[in-house]
Amino acid sequence: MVVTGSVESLLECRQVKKHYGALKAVDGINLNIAAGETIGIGGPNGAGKTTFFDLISGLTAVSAGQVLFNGQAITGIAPHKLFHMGMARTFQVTSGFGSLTVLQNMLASVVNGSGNEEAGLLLSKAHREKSMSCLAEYGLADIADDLVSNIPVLDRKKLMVASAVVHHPQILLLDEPVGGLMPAEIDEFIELMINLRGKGTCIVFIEHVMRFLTTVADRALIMHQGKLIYDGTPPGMAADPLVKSVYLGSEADEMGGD
Ligand SMILES: Nc1ncnc2c1ncn2[C@@H]1O[C@H](COP(=O)(O)OP(=O)(O)OP(=O)(O)O)[C@@H](O)[C@H]1O
Repeated sequence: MVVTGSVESLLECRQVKKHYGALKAVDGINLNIAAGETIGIGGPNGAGKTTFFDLISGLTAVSAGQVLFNGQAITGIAPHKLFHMGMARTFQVTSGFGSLTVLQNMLASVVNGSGNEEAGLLLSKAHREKSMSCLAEYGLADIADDLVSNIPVLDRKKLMVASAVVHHPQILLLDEPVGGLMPAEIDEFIELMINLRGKGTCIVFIEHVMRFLTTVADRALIMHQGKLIYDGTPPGMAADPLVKSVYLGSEADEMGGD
């Protein structure tokens, strides 16, 4: 059966579910995301946020439901193919090849993300130039020759984003981009995200740091027990009684809720 989605939606989820035995990790999510939106996803630990990202990005097979990207059903398509189709993703655990340099990491993304599926890394001058220009944009050019295992966490996180966006994805999924960062580093990341948002990239991120979520996102989604319990403005979360009771607690008062 050919499934087609709404042309207005960049990403559409229809009754998406992931069940592990009796555990309903993701339990029937319906969602439409338009091009250019910036969406922050919150919710208590174990709510199903990362599993939901895994279903969208092809890392885990759905138990039921459909995910459509640009109107095309993408359930069952491998993550690297989705990357070539314009969907990029980063992970909660800061990743990267620790034994390679910052430049070599970026080159891997530039070459492998280009859609060329032949084995091996054939590097050209253009690949290096593209890599260095992207590193410069993220303030990483000066450490291009450092081993990734030796650079600070903030720079590793920036490199993860820079590698993900080097091919200008239509949608970027970020799993806890500022987890573990200091307040000043979070500020730096906020600026980086606002800059990316300004270029029209659709950004969907999972984040527990509410200051980051409310500053960067123009739409907030809250998950609880595999379901979406809130879909609205970021400031509106603080006034939502269910969101307050299962997730925000006293933080809702600090955010200006009742
Ligand atoms: N492969 C798996 N097998 C069995 N259960 C799993 C698996 N992956 C996730 N779960 C369970 O699914 C539920 C949702 O987990 P998930 O990691 O998606 O939550 P989360 O909202 O991202 O949490 P956190 O904020 O702590 O990262 C949890 O109860 C988790 O233990």
